[in-house]
Amino acid sequence: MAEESSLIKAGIVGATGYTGVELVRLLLAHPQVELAAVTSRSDAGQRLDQMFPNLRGHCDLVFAAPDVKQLGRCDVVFFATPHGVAHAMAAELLAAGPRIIDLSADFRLRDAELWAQWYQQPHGAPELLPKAVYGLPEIHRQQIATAELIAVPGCYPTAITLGFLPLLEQGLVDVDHLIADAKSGVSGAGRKASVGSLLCEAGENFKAYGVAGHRHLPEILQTLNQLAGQSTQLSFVPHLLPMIRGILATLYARLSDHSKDLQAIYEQRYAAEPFVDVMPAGSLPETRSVRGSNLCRIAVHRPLGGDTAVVLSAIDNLVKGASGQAVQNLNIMFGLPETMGLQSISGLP
Ligand SMILES: NC(=O)C1=CN([C@@H]2O[C@H](COP(=O)(O)OP(=O)(O)OC[C@H]3O[C@@H](n4cnc5c(N)ncnc54)[C@H](OP(=O)(O)O)[C@@H]3O)[C@@H](O)[C@H]2O)C=CC1
Ligand SMILES: CC(=O)N[C@@H](CCC(=O)OP(=O)(O)O)C(=O)O
Repeated sequence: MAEESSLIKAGIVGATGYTGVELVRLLLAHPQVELAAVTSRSDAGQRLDQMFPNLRGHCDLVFAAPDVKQLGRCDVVFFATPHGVAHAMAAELLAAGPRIIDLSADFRLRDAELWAQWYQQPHGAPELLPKAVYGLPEIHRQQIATAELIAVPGCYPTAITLGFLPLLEQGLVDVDHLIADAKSGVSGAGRKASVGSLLCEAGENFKAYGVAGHRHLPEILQTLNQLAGQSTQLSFVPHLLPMIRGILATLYARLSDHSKDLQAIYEQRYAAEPFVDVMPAGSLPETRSVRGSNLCRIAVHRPLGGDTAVVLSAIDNLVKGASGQAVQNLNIMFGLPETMGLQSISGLP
């Protein structure tokens, strides 16, 4: 009789999107995972490697329409879908057995009313919120290990939260005037057709959006409040850059305690973190140095020794900002080395 495989069987709902196909790339290279099911409604029946030629020679899977019965045979199911989809399927799927890692915003906010306000539709599964763990390993590693349902943080929230974290944990800044000026590549908007993502709209152009209030704001504040142990105020302005991958967040905070060595504080806080690189004093993190890698590279500055801390935080939105962070969560949940399958180095130039 054939031996039952000890590999973790993984399924992906929404594997034709940018985060979905990035998950496929990462999971195919993961030594402890067998990719068992990939879904797409519009491309059901098509082979993955016909649609994504980078997968030729690595994968002979075929997209199927999402089916709880088939996905229920997996050990873990990733949702790489627009918000609302995991709400609709999660309860039935959890009852069938798999653990869930949701890349969408469905379970990120603890407050269902707040979610409904920002996402302009009722929360579809408030009864599951007590089970959901916000999957930022640098804060919630212990809870992730035993979680059934992970809400993978958004891309901007990952870059911004990791950047502010040491300052807030140590109570070093005025929490009423935090500023996050963040820039993202166009893949952040997903693969679906939209005018704003066309080359002629996004190329050779640079603009802010969501200034009146972006849906990542309540998510970021939820974690900043937790870190600070009090209510915080943040001005957050996202921008669209004419590049494909990457986020650079420039963060400003007014120091309330001027006596501390910020470089030493950042280095100590992240010394044991495999995916946060605190760069030497004076460094300028750049998106190309994290492209395709799961790293968040951070540099902390104090211009002219003044009373403002300026933190630069760079990630790849599709890796540490989504699919890589999802795999980091999987590793923690299944007791694997946290860096397994995630050690690729960005290519330069
Ligand atoms: N792009 C990024 O940088 C980041 C994205 N995210 C989040 O991750 C999620 C996926 O994003 P992204 O990959 O960019 O999205 P895309 O628009 O590129 O892909 C969405 C995928 O979901 C599938 N899908 C859409 N509607 C449904 C449905 N009702 N039921 C089942 N499957 C559906 C689509 O396939 P089909 O329609 O054929 O079924 C497609 O495979 C989103 O919630 C996004 O906000 C989070 C962090 C970063
Ligand atoms: C450039 C761009 O359009 N970025 C997207 C962020 C995508 C994302 O991460 O969405 P969720 O975290 O909510 O899932 C945006 O601003 O809406």
